[in-house]
Amino acid sequence: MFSNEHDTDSIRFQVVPKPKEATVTEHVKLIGFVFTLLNYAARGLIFGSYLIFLFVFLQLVRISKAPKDIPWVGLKNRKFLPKLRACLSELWVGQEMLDEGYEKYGKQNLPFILPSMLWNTVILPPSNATWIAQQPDSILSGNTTMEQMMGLGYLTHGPNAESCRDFTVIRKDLTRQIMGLSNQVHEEIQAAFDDELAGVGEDGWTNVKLQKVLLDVSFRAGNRIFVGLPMCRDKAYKKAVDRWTAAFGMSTMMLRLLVPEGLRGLFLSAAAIPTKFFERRAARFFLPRIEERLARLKEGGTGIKGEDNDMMQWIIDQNATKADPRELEPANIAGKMILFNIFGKCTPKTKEHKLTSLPATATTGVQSGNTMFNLLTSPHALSTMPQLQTEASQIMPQLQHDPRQIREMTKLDSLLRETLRYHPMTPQGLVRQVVKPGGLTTPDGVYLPEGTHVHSIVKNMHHDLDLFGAGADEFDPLRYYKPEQKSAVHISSDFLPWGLGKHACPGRFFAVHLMKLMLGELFLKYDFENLGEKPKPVRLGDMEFPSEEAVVRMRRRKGNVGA
Ligand code: HEM
Repeated sequence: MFSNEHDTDSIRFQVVPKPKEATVTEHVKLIGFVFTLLNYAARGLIFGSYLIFLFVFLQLVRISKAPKDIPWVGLKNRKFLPKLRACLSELWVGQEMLDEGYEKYGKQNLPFILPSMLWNTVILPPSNATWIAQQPDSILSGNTTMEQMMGLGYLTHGPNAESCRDFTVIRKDLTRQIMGLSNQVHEEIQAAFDDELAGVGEDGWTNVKLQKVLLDVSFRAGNRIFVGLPMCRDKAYKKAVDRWTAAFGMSTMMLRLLVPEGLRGLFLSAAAIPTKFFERRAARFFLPRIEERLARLKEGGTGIKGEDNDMMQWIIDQNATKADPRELEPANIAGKMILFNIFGKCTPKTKEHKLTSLPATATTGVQSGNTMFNLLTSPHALSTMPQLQTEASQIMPQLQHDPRQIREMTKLDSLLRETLRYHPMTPQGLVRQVVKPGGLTTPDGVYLPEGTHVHSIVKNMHHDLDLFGAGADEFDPLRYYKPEQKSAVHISSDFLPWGLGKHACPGRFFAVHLMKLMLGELFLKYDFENLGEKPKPVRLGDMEFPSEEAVVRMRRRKGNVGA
């Protein structure tokens, strides 16, 4: 016992004195540290509460300005702050609020307000589509909504938003030269599929993540015209564009969902920092080529010649016609090339759960995926697939000599048009804002105050049995395959996946050509196993996209189908 106490004392003697002082100091430090932390946490909490309060306040102010005599949907079972909560639920509710609105009001030719975090959205009935499309931008503007949604003038290139909205090269050059450039694009698609599907053999089924493949192939195919060889195959270039797309997408997504009207300028100024940074990183890949071509232009060489027949040259030639000398600054030309990667206006979640905007090349990739997944899950797949394969075997090998033969692929064209009808990229369209001072009255007598945003309903209208008869709500791949066939690019007030009027998608001719080449190659060279049910899609609000993880089983067709 004694010896034990002694031992204990000696141990205490050895270890206690210095640490005792150190412990006091440490305790003081620790307490100080905890206080600092608490201080920061309290400030953070106050700042966070202030932001939430400001957010709620600005949203309530915005909601209070919605037209009073137009009914809201999505308010069911919500007693406390129903409109605000309905707006917040836009994130997870999906298509249901649109369905409710269409059934209750749209079908009765009445407007309704769709809860949204972005703005007070008045959904006008289908009968108003032509009227919306006919209004000039000085009355019902598609330009302002594009600026609002895409943060033009902040997140994009210079010199100004108007310059970003100049799509002449898509309307004129790209569309006119589709057939002339078809062989290059076709070659790129073949090479890309060969790379992506190298593991798919003739003697058994192989699991393939088809949506991912289609996205990669469409990126390469589009960029064959945007930046040419070898850059369209450069993985570092793709990565740089993807990073910019992610930064731009994240900014526009937050703008869309979290930033109330009054804070837009502040938010966009901050969001422009990373977005511009990634824009410059992507631009580095082709800035020297732009500078070289501008130097040639200064020396008197203009116009499209030989290898210079690409998006870069079209932009240079178009900008050279403008009075503002800033239009010919290399960074602004590069910025436009990067921006043109992004048209499509949708925002899916990728498998990594990053939010990304959808580049122009990806809109075609996603819509091609929609087409394939709708076909492979359709009861018509068994009978339609062999017909599509036969058509591809007859026409695809002729395209190298005569790209115009692609027009003869009428079954594939019907499949594309049917997918656009049945599964449009966005269930609402014709996004416009009333800018006429004093507001505007629709042909049905509905008054829309200045500043109101109007949309048209697309998907529900396309599926309406009362408008289009029995079977309108089913996917029928050969629905349009008939003597008086309307092509996939044909727009009208009862077919709105491309929009309508002045702002209708100018890239649709290129997009459909690209999708025909891509899917034609697939039908020519591969067999597909039907899918029992559709793989779980990626959902964002009311939009649905095929998942990049979805697997289909493929086998290379035997014989000389596409040497
Ligand atoms: C399947 C693919 C695509 C779909 C479904 C699609 C759909 C749309 C839709 C619905 C609009 C809005 C029309 C309106 O408001 O009336 C639009 C606008 C636009 N699209 Fe596309 N698009 C696709 C591919 C492309 C491609 C490949 C390009 C470029 C090469 C492109 C360039 C544009 C541009 C520049 C606009 C804005 C036009 C304007 O406001 O004047 N799109 N697109």
